[in-house]
Amino acid sequence: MSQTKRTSDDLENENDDFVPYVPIKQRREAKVRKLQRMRHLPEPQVEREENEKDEDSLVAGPKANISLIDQAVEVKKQKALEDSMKTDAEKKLEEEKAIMEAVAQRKLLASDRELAKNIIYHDPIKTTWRPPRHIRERSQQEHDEIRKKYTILVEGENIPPPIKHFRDMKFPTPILDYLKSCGIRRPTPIQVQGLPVALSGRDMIGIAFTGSGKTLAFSLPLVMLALEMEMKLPLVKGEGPVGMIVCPSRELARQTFESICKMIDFTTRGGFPKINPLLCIGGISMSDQSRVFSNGLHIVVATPGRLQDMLSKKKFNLDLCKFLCLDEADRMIDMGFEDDVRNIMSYFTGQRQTLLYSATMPKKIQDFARSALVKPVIVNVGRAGAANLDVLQEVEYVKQEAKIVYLLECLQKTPPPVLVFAENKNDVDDIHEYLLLKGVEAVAIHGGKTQDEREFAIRSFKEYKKDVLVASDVASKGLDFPDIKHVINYDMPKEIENYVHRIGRTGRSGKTGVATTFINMNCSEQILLDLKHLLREAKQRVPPVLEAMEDPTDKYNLHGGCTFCGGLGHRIGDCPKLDAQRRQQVGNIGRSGGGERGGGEY
Ligand SMILES: Nc1ncnc2c1ncn2[C@@H]1O[C@H](COP(=O)(O)OP(=O)(O)OP(=O)(O)O)[C@@H](O)[C@H]1O
Repeated sequence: MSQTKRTSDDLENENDDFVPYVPIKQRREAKVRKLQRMRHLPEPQVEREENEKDEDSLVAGPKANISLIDQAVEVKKQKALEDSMKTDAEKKLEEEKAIMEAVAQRKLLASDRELAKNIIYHDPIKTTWRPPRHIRERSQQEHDEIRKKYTILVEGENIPPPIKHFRDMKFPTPILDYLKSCGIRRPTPIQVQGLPVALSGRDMIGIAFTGSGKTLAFSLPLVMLALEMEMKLPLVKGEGPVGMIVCPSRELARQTFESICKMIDFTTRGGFPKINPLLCIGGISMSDQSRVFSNGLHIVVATPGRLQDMLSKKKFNLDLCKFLCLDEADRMIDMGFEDDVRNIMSYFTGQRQTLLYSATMPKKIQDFARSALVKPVIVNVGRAGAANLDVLQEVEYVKQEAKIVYLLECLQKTPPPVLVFAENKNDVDDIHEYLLLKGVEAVAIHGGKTQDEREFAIRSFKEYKKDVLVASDVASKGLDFPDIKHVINYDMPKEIENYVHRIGRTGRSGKTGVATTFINMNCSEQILLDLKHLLREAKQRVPPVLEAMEDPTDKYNLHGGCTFCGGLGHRIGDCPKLDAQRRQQVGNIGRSGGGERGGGEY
């Protein structure tokens, strides 16, 4: 019993002294809390618990008790609500942005060598040319007023001033004589701004309507550069060129080459050193072309295929080359010469001045091409892709079977020379044959003809020995037939840009011309809508058949047309050109890649 009592006392005593066991972690925390209290700091325990609570709630999420399917339905509802608050135009713009992003080129128009070595040029090339003092002293506002007067739009940093007279551009007398001999007295708007930009060594994108004198705007600065380099230190055999012009077709290259040769004749006769140019195009023998190499070579005018060939065979190199102009740059890229151009750029060993010129230049190409340029200046005269206002555009509804007979009647509208365009080679041949049968002095040109036939047709037409030239689009881009009175579109081209280039063969250098276009049920609705808008823009008569067409773009009330091709009658989502390009890409899948290109020199 006593044993029991003692034991309970003991237990009582033990209970008095009882200190419950607190694990070391909690004891440490209690001590920290006490210290915090003494220092009046917030208690960490509480904070931690709250954090734990936060983390718990994060893991589970506020909608942890809602199924994923319900959540998805909720998100969709929310989006539908947001969409319903947007206007149709906003929705369309968003859609178009997405399409544009999808088609945006990932690749850059820069040489592989520069990309591989990560060579980036930050400053434009320096030249010795400066505008005369009285022009340098003009205020920015005065420059802007001149631009406004000539409807010149510019973009870029430190843009050289526009200059209204050739004499202020510091050209030597033989060049001024050359200009006079061509009846050229005052610069056209693209020359007013484009020449100072190019002479200053700046990279540029030049956009101006057909027949506005773009060729002179890039070939004069190149001849000046060649003269300057030759005068500083004459080139010897194996050296050169100092500059190149690349064109999408042989005919265009030949035309540019011939006008440069004329300029050089004047400078050589005027006592300046001899400049050697080379025409580097397919269809003429390489050995003929090689004769120029016995001296230094100054200027090359080329088509991409033959140029690449000559570069790869080391016929000449680009070690001294400081100037590259891509004429009809957008056409070149459209036609599948993009890789060729990039490859050509790889042969440059130093910085070059790069100029891109065209009458049509969709935004996509501008953005893409900018990667090849250093602080470029963009010079734009009128809307890119707009028609030349000196052309009277007539559009007539002619049934398919009546076209060939009506063509004969149409030829009576103006005196010769007349240019007739048709989309495909067979039609060109048929029209040509029909006109010959009817006693019309006609020649024909298309991509299926031999080089000799093509050259004969162009020469005899240019020399007024033939009255009518029947052509596929071969002749529509860039070719300068001096005095075309009338362009007849036997059919409407599939892309509005081609229409602009075709009718641009008349109404050149300030003269007026007529364009007649046959349309009928065979034309796509899109192209007719593009045509309708183009006619409206150029303040031309819109025929009732086009006027009556319902216009889907009216619905959105958006301006500016297609961001891909520049057509005014449709949006990018309905772009026939983009559609054709996609179909071509799909068609190319699985084909051999070896040396194949989308276009070819046409
Ligand atoms: N300042 C000028 N004054 C008068 N005529 C000019 C002037 N500049 C060029 N020309 C003439 O205008 C014609 C058209 O010029 P050019 O071929 O350079 O046009 P373009 O803008 O290149 O046209 P396209 O887009 O069709 O290639 C040529 O015959 C050329 O000699």
